[in-house]
Amino acid sequence: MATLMLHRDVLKDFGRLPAKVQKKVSELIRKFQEDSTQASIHLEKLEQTVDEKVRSVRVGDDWRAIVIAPQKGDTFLLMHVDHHDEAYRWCRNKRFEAHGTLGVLQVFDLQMAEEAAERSRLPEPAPEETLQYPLDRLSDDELFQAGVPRALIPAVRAIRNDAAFEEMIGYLPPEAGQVLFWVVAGRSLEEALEETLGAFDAGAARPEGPGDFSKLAQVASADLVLVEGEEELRRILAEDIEAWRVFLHPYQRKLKEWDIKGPVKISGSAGTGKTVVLMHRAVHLAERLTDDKDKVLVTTFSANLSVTIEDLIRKLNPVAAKRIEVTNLHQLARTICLRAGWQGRVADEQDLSTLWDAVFTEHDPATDGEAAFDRDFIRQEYDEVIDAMGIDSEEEYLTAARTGRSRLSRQQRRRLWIWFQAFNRLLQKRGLLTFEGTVHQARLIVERGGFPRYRHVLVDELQDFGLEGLRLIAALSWIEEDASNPLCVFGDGHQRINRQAKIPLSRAGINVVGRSRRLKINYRTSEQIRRWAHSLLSGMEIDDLDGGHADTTGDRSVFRASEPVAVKVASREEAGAAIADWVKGLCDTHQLGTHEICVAPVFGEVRSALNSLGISSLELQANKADPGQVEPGVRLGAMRRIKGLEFKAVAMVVEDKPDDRNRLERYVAATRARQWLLVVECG
Ligand SMILES: Nc1ncnc2c1ncn2[C@@H]1O[C@H](COP(=O)(O)OP(=O)(O)OP(=O)(O)O)[C@@H](O)[C@H]1O
Repeated sequence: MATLMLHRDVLKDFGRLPAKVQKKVSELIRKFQEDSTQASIHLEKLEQTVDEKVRSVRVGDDWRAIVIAPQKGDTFLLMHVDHHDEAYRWCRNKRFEAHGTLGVLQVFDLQMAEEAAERSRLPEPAPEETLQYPLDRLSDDELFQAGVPRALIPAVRAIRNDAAFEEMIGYLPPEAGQVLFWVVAGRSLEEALEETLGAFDAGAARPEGPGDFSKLAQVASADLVLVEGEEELRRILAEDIEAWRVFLHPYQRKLKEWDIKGPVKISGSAGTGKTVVLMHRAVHLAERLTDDKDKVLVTTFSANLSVTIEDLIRKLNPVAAKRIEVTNLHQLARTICLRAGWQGRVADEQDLSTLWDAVFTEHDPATDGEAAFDRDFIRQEYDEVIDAMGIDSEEEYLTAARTGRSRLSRQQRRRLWIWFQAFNRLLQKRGLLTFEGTVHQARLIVERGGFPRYRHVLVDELQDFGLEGLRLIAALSWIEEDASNPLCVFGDGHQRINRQAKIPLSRAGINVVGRSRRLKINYRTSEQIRRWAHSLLSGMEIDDLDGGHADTTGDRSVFRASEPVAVKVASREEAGAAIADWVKGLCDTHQLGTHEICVAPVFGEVRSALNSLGISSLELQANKADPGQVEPGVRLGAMRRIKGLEFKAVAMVVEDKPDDRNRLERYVAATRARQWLLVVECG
């Protein structure tokens, strides 16, 4: 029986087709599932295409579906649906081939690639020594293994410098571009393949020739999906389904299915699909649970993100979702404490200030001898050392490693302990716990066996977890027992905006040595915005969440857009006016919905300026998901609040010279933008 695989663009654009055409396309898919040889399908061979496998099917008076017929096997590919002329133009010069070693489908335009090579040819041959380019190290066979279709090898051979490589990369199949990027960066072919595709091996799924598509369904494909049965087809076509739910990059799929003993760490800059992999992996693991009592835990730092993840996992697989508990760290800790009988509550800022005032009234630091401590210093020491590290006793404090804090003698620590002890007593008396205190108590409860562990634990936003948070997730997972897939943590040191201390996983007993991977393909942000955002952090030491440095070699975005725009203004009023004009331009020219635009941080001046142009705005709320399309209005939010969200366009107002924390916040805000970024420097 013939099968038909669908290209992601067909699914993506399906909703935009006229209803009649949608119906015909659905019928076509159904007919294929019944029998591809049915006379009613009418696969017309096109004469003027460079690839003789291209066929066209009538799906309306002026509408055609482009189908690629196999030369071997009976898997057909539905690649494109368009008006007659556009559809023919789309396929005329393209070739469609299954790659011999990677097993993936590649689509490329030989003529355009050759023209690109021609355009970037050097006007005059350079001296012999400068003619060397890193790609020259690869033989033709190695270029092919790197993913370059044989027909494109001469065009790749013509690359002599980085500019020509950048020019060519847009014409190469994406996996070839990704692998070659690493070779150009100085890596061996094996390393490049490992880093980009995860030592991808199509194994038994290798096609018997470029026209054999029968194995495509067995390899991880970022572009094709085999729809099994009409029900699934209806489900996929009925919803405006997001691409990530169906299509994973081969490397993402590898990480989703990575079966390994011991904890693992997956890092990646903003927008590289960490949360997507986390959700797929959680579902994958939940689907394989054998014991009815077992559960999967997904936890994040911010409450908003956990709400979003819970919702998306339910959409991804409603059955598996029942076995997955999604919560944020704070909520998780509270639940554990409450179930263990705790009846107090978490102290808010007001409580904390009142208690400290009481402690300082009792024992005024200003009267505490010559080297009096500052009140702010005492509070900070408590927050960043005692509370953050879960220190319960003076002995522990005297020997604690206070990373990043100024030196204190043993004697000084003894004196400080008096205030800390008094503060802890007051907290206890009032039945209060600090946020970190809840996490600490929860950890102790789990370690004492007072709360059951989870078969699999997955953690997002790991960079924001403190030592006690890390210890809690370690205690909740089976990392000691040599279990399979006990703990998988995801994070990004570039986005550490909630705490400054960089705490290596190893300090909480989580050993990920040899089990760390990094995602590099950015799906959210254009290459221009990605680069601009990274330039904000230049010179800063960004960690890899386990005591090393984050390495961003090979990071790339899957698409390009316009450069970010920077403007300087003298006041907030002017900033508001500039932003309102920009928003109006985007809505008028690019038909953006106002909910697709975000401005950070929140300024009354921006709101008024938008208002005066008749544009509504909506302030984003903590612990509440963005309502999306149903509630129009330009989103307004603090830079830290928009973490975890994404918009087509973002405007940022920057005022003062930033410290390191501001720079990280700005990085987070800028990387929420997909296509348009406006930076308004004010003052
Ligand atoms: N395979 C894929 N195909 C299409 N889109 C994808 C794919 N993987 C991820 N994306 C999209 O890329 C964007 C970023 O993904 P995600 O939020 O998972 O990244 P992240 O690394 O967790 O980002 P951040 O750390 O900035 O929050 C999302 O819009 C997601 O839908």
